[in-house]
Amino acid sequence: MGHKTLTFVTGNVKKLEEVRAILGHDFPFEVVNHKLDLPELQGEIDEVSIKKCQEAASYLRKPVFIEDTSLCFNALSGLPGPYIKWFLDKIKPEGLHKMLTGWEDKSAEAVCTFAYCSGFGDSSEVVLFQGITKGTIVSPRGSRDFGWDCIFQPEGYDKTYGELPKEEKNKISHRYKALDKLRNHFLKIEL
Ligand SMILES: O=P(O)(O)OP(=O)(O)OP(=O)(O)OC[C@H]1O[C@@H](n2cnc3c(O)ncnc32)[C@H](O)[C@@H]1O
Ligand SMILES: [Mg+2]
Repeated sequence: MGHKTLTFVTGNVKKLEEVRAILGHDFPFEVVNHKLDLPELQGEIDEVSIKKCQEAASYLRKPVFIEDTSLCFNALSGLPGPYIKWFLDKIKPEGLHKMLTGWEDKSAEAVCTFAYCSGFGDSSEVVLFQGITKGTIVSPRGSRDFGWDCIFQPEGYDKTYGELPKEEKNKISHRYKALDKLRNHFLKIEL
């Protein structure tokens, strides 16, 4: 027990921190990080995650998992979606909030998709584990240490992800919900 490892390919330290905190010590696999900035193709959420995983597995020539996060504005039919990273880099949280000026509907979905590839050939099958948390895009409030946390207020809360204590975010987040599915999958394999 505890010696089996799973390789998580991500260049984002905050993601890695949350993945480790959410899976916790009871998870019977050790999560080992491999830092790589992977090319991300355009497309729908599932497609982007599958390709990203296949890229990582064939580059490292071993089974790996990756994660891709989207922030989807309902008024904009799901955009920026998987392109949120580039929007955030260029226009910052303030700009993202301003994008919805002129739209009454400020609702959004945070979507986290983990993808696991057990082989590394071109045709290797990829399994997906997805979690969605609904919320509202608000003017920035709270911590700015992780992406768009300061503008996303989850449904049923009066605080943004950036204002909630980490442990609270990790109980309701898109990442928590996706990891719950991933955990069940690997616990079954373990039996
Ligand atoms: O190497 P990878 O794993 O791809 O890491 P990344 O930072 O490039 O991440 P994505 O491609 O998934 O892009 C998602 C963007 O959303 C941000 N993000 C991801 N999860 C978040 C969360 O839970 N809260 C706030 N921002 C988040 C992240 O910093 C990126 O700017
Ligand atoms: Mg990325």
